[in-house]
Amino acid sequence: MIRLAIQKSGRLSEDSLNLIRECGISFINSSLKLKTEATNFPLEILFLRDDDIPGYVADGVADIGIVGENVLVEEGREELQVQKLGFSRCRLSIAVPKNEAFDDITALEGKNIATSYPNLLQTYLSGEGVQAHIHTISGSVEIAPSIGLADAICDIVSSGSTLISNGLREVQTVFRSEAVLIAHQNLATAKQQLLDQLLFRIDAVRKAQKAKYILLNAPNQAIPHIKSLLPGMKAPSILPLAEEGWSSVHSVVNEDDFWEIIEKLREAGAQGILVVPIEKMIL
Ligand SMILES: Nc1ncnc2c1ncn2[C@@H]1O[C@H](COP(=O)(O)OP(=O)(O)OP(=O)(O)O)[C@@H](O)[C@H]1O
Ligand SMILES: O=P(O)(O)OC[C@H]1O[C@H](OP(=O)(O)OP(=O)(O)O)[C@H](O)[C@@H]1O
Ligand SMILES: [Mg+2]
Repeated sequence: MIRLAIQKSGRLSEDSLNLIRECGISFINSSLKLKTEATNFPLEILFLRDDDIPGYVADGVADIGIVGENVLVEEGREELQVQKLGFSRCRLSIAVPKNEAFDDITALEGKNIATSYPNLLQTYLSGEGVQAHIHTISGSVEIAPSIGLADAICDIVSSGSTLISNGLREVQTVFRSEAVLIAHQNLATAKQQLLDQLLFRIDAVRKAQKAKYILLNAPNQAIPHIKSLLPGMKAPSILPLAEEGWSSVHSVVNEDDFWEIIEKLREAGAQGILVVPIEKMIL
């Protein structure tokens, strides 16, 4: 049995649970129960405060965990990181009241900055040669300037709407983060094997998330050009259509290149283009 720690309730929770489910692992989840066992994989899930997860994994109380890189680095536990997971992307940024002048980072010299990430902020300021007073608070950081607690803040930003709602302006990014899978450093062989199985499934899920299955019809004379636009996993499949002189082309495209490729395919004569999500992808 391998023990996984995830955030009980917050920005990481839903996507962490979804990832486990997409790996084909089933479990009963009740918001009151802080521990559950998977029904079809030797996995136990612990629901914890995110700040506690790196420590539990380092001590071996949990074998593996999912946390934001920001928390991992803040706690000085980078060595536990195994795999980036691509969700809960955000940045740790410095913000000041929106009408405050700010030419460069030296404007913060001698100022009070409120944050929940004192270590990440201190590392950044030291690198810039700026000395400031760091005031550590555990939440609602964006309120600090308006109540006279600090001149600036350093907190998590995603859409930026919390900053705007609180009359603040982002002036400097300190750290970029996403969710990561972490693991205890000396896992027993049996647990390491379970982690490897899990990583294999996570890899298949993540590859599939970035890829789309594409089907289209095209006149046979357009096929060489269309083939050159569609790499596929090895090469595109080309099947004759029931209509003379036409073929059906099946392939896999990356989400990032998707719209650009679609445009080119249309120009090349493709018709009836269907795009289908892929559930798992094993190369
Ligand atoms: N707005 C956001 N968009 C995307 N990711 C975010 C956002 N805010 C935070 N995160 C990421 O999710 C993690 C958890 O954020 P959350 O706000 O739920 O933490 P928390 O309030 O400290 O939770 P806990 O109660 O577990 O201590 C952060 O450490 C960060 O990596
Ligand atoms: O740029 P935005 O999209 O507005 O997101 C940023 C906000 O999200 C996080 O807080 P969250 O909402 O998770 O609440 P919390 O303070 O209780 O952790 C973070 O601490 C910011 O306050
Ligand atoms: Mg927390």
